Amino acid sequence: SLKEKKLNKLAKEIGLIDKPMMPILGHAYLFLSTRKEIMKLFEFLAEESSRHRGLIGFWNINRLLVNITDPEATEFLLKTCLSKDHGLLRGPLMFTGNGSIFAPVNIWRPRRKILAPTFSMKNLNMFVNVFADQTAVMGNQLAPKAGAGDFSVFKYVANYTFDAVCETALGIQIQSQIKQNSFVNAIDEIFRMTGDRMNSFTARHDFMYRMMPCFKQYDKQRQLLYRFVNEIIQIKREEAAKPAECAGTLHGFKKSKVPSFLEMIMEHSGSIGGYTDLELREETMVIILAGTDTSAVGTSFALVMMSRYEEVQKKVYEELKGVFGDSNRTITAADLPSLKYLEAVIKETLRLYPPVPVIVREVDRDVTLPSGVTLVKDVTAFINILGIHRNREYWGDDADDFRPERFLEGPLKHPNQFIPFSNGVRNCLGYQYAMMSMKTALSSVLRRYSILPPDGMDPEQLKKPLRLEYDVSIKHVDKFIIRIEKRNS
Ligand code: HEM
Repeated sequence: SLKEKKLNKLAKEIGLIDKPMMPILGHAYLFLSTRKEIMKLFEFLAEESSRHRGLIGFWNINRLLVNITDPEATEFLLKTCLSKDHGLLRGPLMFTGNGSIFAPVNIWRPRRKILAPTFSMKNLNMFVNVFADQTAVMGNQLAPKAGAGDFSVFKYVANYTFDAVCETALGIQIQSQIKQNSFVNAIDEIFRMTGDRMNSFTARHDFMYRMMPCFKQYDKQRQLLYRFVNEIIQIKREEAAKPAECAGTLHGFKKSKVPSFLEMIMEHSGSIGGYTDLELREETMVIILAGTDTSAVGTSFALVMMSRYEEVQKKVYEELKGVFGDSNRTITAADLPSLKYLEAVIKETLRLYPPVPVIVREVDRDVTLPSGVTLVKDVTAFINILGIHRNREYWGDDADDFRPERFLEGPLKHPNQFIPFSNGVRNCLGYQYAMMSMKTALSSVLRRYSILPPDGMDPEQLKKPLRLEYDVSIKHVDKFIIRIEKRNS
């Protein structure tokens, strides 16, 4: 057909990855692999495309995917193509429904208009109080680990981000840092099962997945979460109608002192003829889902990097001393802009280890890139953030080195060479929220503890790139293991 001819012509023009193709599957078999192998594949795609002027093709069954590591092409595509490839995103979609993150463009557009103003600087500054309180809890939870040898820091950080995101999204204190609850377990299970599903060929289609034995467990956890959020919404609706009768608790949880996204979205969408319960649930779940694991991964990688780069940690600590002196006062929103070096450390961590390593866009009409290459309708743009972040043409020969100072040396060559939060009109709405939360968490930990690498780690090993695996976001194969010690002051 004409469509096939156009796709084949494009594949020839940009070149295909140097891996054998299988009948029917094309290159799709490469993705049906372990989490480590999939990560290696992303890294392989990154290198291959950087050697082919930033574009390289591969076949996922009958779909041509174009892997992109060129910031120019990326900028253009993030401006012109807003639809996400639903074939690749069926797993997460089954959970988020029409929530803005993966919704079709016509549903996403009005929802984004309602959600965006809730991320105002005024609201974010208010949320820093939540971050500060919740990171204080994290600091206490870490205390038994001080001087007690190697441990994985991830769960501590993930429980912090979960508590903070839930408090700001739903207005309740879940306290996952202090006690187990079924809501947290359900989120963990859904994440794990969504990751498994993305690597499985047989689970590609919803109707197949629904017939698989694991679906029962998946659906049970999903319904548990939906019910939980629905109940919170009901109570909030009743409260909005009769504010005088508000109690200090909600559904057995302590209420937050700050207004939540849920209340704000309810208000912004108009109380009469506003969002339905389903829309409210979808949008609050998107915030919880998009905000928890991503910022936990970013924060944990930053801690691992500081454990291995003693001189970087020292500079961060000096900066903290400059701002806080010897006092142990709580951090406030006004302190955050002063923490410039810490910000550079977070950015350099997100450059080398972007929590979301790849995003996709559906090319829904023929579009000509600034380079002159025309991507034809029905191609999927596979925007390889990890590859863009290591592109030597933009970052120089030390692209693979961890060097936070590069973010303090004046503007970057191209605004799209650093896009951990994506860019353009469909970028991450939570990027400032995330930066503020990560800064608060890292300053809290660093003020109380010094961070060390695993016991007996070979100094040669310290500066080696971390081993990664793909699990919806990227993770550390060696489980974010560090040691901590209490600081003297
Ligand atoms: C280090 C932490 C984070 C990273 C790396 C990250 C990254 C991303 C990326 C790559 C996207 C997809 C954008 C695209 O396809 O172009 C996204 C979307 C989104 N993120 Fe984040 N994110 C982080 C934290 C957060 C937080 C804390 C929140 C909320 C509190 C949040 C809310 C959202 C929302 C609502 C979207 C969907 C936007 C839309 O489609 O209009 N994110 N994020």
